[in-house]
Amino acid sequence: MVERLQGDEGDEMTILPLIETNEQYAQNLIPVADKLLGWLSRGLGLEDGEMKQGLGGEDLTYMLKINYYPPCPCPDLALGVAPHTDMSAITILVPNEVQGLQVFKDDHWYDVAYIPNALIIHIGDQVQILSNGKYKSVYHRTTVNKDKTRMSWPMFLEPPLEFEVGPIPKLISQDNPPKYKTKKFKDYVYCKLNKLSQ
Ligand SMILES: O=C(O)CCC(=O)C(=O)O
Ligand SMILES: [Fe+2]
Repeated sequence: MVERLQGDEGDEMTILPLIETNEQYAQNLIPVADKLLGWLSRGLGLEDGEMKQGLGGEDLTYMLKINYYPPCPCPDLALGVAPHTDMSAITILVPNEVQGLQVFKDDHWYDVAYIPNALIIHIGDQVQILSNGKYKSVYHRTTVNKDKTRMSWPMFLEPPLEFEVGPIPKLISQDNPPKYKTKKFKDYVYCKLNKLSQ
């Protein structure tokens, strides 16, 4: 459904309801995700489509979350999101211009620079599993700002809940045994949320 409203200047504005906007955004991300997963496959010596296939192929799900971080009077005492890795395969994130995302590397937290119109891509746990640990899911967190509201729109690309994810068999050998169990994505989520061993 498309709604038309009169703007302040008398011009006609088109308002797309959130669901429709999300759907269009997800549709536009499909070729982006295909490219990213293709490059990740190639990086492991696989055919372009193999990583996507290991995540459910065309059934890969796109889940949008909207993060809202209001100004915080004591930003040194609070975090927006606690340190974590994403459970997704990959996450495609758009932030607003307020600094907040940090990634952990070599014992330090580094600010992720805001670049207008750039997408931020996180490797998530499912790509780490598929690649048998060759790709590492990124450990990250967010800080909050004293005066400004920060927002971010991460799209989590995830296998269907019933789909089994494990190291891609071609990558496994006697010298490179599986480092992760093959399990349904829903079981992975359950174990991670409940802090059970994987
Ligand atoms: O707000 C951000 O930049 C990242 C949020 C995040 O890590 C998450 O929602 O998983
Ligand atoms: Fe995250």
